[in-house]
Amino acid sequence: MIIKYGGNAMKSRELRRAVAGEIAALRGEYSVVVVHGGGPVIEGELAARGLPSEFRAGLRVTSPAAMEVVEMALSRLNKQLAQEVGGSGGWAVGLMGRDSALLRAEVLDPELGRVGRVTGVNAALLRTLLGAGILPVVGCVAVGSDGEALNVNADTAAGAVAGALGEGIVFLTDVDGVYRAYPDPASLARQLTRAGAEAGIREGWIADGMVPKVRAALDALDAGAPFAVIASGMTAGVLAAAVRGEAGTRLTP
Ligand SMILES: Nc1ncnc2c1ncn2[C@@H]1O[C@H](COP(=O)(O)OP(=O)(O)O)[C@@H](O)[C@H]1O
Ligand SMILES: CC(=O)N[C@@H](CCC(=O)OP(=O)(O)O)C(=O)O
Repeated sequence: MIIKYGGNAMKSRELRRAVAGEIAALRGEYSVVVVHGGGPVIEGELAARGLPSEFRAGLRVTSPAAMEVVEMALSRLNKQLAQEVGGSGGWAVGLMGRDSALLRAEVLDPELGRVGRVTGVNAALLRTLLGAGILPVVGCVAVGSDGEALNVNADTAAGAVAGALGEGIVFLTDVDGVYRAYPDPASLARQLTRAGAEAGIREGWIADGMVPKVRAALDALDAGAPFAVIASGMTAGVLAAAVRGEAGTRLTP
């Protein structure tokens, strides 16, 4: 299964340790691939250099200068996460899109700068690593046709990896799932159909960062992923519960 691990669910070292422990616990039962973002880390590094952060429809407008910072920040985080998830045995390897053309992309919209739309995933590389008992940790910077880096929303990257491998996916975030009346946790949708999700986006009760997450989940299902769940990375035991259908919002076709 694919676990998408985002910035909001990795804000503290304690939270990261807890999630790493849960991922490690699943390894006996599942082949696991982690795909990560790191929005807050990118934000901090851009601000430290006086570079602006602007989002359009949930995507960061990425100038060439910002792209350098994004790649640097996510590459460092990638190594840290691989070390944490691999534990003392070290059975995880951190990879970015440039490694063996793991994530290929093309420019999504010139107005957004170096933002990528995924065009290919090196699924064979991931299968080889999994076959050797190694857990791949994938950062969401892709390689463009010009050989240069492109910034891909981490939800989109994770959905593409799930689709390419035909595996289920859990998106870990900082809310329990999709709320019908955000931020009221009592309004959590246990299941959401494509029609329901599209209505939510149209009507505006699914907004901001939840939009690319829901779209990535639906795209993964379209590409053959057996399940897609959005759940909280802040709840103990969430991964096992999400797979059993006992936590989060499950997207259905
Ligand atoms: N209907 C909704 N239900 C839950 N969260 C929502 C909803 N609409 C918008 N959101 C926002 O989406 C956020 C999760 O997306 P995002 O911040 O991109 O997470 P991550 O960094 O984990 O990828 C929530 O914290 C919340 O602010
Ligand atoms: C194009 C685009 O928006 N890329 C994202 C990549 C990181 C990401 O998605 O991180 P989270 O999962 O923590 O949100 C960004 O620059 O913030």
